[in-house]
Amino acid sequence: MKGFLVLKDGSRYEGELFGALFSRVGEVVFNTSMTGYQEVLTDPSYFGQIVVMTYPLIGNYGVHPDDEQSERPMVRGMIVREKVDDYSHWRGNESLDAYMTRHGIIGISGIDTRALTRKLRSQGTLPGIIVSEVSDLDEAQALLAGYDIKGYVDEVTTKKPYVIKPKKASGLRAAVMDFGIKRGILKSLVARGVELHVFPARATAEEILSCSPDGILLSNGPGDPSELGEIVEVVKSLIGKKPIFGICLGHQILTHAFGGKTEKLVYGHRGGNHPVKDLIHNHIVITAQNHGYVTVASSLDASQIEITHINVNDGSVEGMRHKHLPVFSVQYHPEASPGPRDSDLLFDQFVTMMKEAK
Ligand SMILES: NC(=O)CC[C@H](N)C(=O)O
Repeated sequence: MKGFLVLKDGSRYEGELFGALFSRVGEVVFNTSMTGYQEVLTDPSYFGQIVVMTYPLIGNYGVHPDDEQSERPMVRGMIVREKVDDYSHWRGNESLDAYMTRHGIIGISGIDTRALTRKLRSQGTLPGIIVSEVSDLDEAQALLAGYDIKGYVDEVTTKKPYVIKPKKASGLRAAVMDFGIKRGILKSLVARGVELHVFPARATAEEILSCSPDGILLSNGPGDPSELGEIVEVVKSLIGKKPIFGICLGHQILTHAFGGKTEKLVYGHRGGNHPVKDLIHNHIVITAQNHGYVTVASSLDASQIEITHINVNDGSVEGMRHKHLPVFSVQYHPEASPGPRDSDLLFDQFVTMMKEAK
């Protein structure tokens, strides 16, 4: 069935619809990963966004429940050059199209994703909507004009606290503040024998400390970190009490808790091939990324906070640590899911920090 991607700037792209016919406005962002479309679909940090995959063939290996990063797809739509129905992989048990249909997610194929990505790179990310009828275009434009992104963390965080016990326990326990956590992060810690006590994003410091954690993990998540004032206050009160490791939104919340600022990038970093310089070990790691906001380097108090990682492409902040306390964070995704595992060691670093503090 014919359909259209309509962007807020009035441009439209014609293609073929797939998935479910459920049109919703979202921020159109692009991801440069060659594989991992199912992890991207289900990553809660993409909540409220429509993702363009720049790799031209999507769906080749089908989908599999083990690749999900949360219990359902979180994106509002997917834009591809060529959708593959005839998938082939020993793990694949459903086509991408059937999976998206089952979960109520709209997709559009046959789009010139190179032209679209070049537009987003030069103009910045834009709200967009995928619709089926030409007659819907005026209505689409009205929806796009009124689009606003707010309150996404509350939509994706766990409603109740829960505990994950590892098969081989190391005796360590971490509290996790869930702002929209990816399963890959939970799995990386559980694989190291860490018992996890996962808390809703709005948990109080007392609630978090009541599980007697050896460390606190601040998760990834969707939306603008500067909207999360109350959560920042909770994190501020936890600094110095336990070792803390922040990932992506967790790193941005920590930035605010340190008195720093974040700002929006023009088109963000999303993909599995972003080079980052580790300034402590003086080497480059290839990283998985998914973020639209970034720490403003000059906003950090250099007497307290050290920048540990920078992005090789644009020089932006990719990691930091406290100079005197066991607190560190990265803007990228050490758990990959999808992407390279170069930074897996950061989980070992967190484990060592918790052992030392115990
Ligand atoms: N993956 C994340 O945690 C994303 C953080 C934040 N929502 C951003 O886009 O920058």
